[in-house]
Amino acid sequence: MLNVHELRKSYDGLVAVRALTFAVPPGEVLGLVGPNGAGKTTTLRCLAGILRPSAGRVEVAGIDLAVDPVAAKRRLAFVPDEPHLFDYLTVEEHLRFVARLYHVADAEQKAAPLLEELELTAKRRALPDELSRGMKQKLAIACALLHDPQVLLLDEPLTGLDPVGIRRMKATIAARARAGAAVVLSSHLLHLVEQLCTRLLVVRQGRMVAYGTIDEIVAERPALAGLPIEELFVALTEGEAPPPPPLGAPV
Ligand SMILES: Nc1ncnc2c1ncn2[C@@H]1O[C@H](COP(=O)(O)OP(=O)(O)OP(=O)(O)O)[C@@H](O)[C@H]1O
Repeated sequence: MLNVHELRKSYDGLVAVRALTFAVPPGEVLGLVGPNGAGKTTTLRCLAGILRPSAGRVEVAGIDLAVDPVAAKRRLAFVPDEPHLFDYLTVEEHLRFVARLYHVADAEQKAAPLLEELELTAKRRALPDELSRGMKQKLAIACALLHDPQVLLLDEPLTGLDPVGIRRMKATIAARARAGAAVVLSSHLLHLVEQLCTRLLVVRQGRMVAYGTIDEIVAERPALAGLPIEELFVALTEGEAPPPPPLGAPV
């Protein structure tokens, strides 16, 4: 569903993402984890077509994002860590607007259960200013789900939600994956990542340092067996920095 080949992104001199290759089939929830500055948001923004990669290829449902960006973007949704909403549109107007952008035929029928699922029904006539941080996050997710994206990209989707909100959001994300979406989410909330994600992609300084199920990652590194997820993360992302590439080598 989502295929990423040798993705690389640099900002002026700084290489933020180096040669990431991975695939997310339908039904999978891939957890993108790594320390601050590891390149998670940069990766998600490249996958969403917001940033142009310096090199590499991103395919969404078989469509090359660089070749046919509109068709590829129709099949994906990206929710950034800070929800971007329209100040003068109410909750339900947001959904109507998104429905028109994405040509969602049965928008009215879809909007009501979506608002119910995300506990926004009582706020359907509210403007963003009248919503709490968590409610804004939920509205951004509702807008993202309205067109049934095949690829769902979520940057820190659980941050700012209360415990009930976290439980519901986890259920919403898992249900979308069960319905066939390929999901990529970044989060620092490792125990939630462990519960929700079917596989992990651990990045550090823009490089992949581990990729697979937790069992697969540990099977390749027997010394890490039995460690809690936080310890596993520290072991994978700390210690000696990876050696710099030789001079003149592509990074
Ligand atoms: N627009 C930009 N211009 C220049 N450098 C940038 C830009 N955005 C990110 N970077 C740099 O790219 C690197 C990766 O940043 P990125 O935001 O992708 O990391 P992250 O893993 O999402 O971090 P965090 O966990 O703190 O959100 C960092 O060194 C950052 O300073």
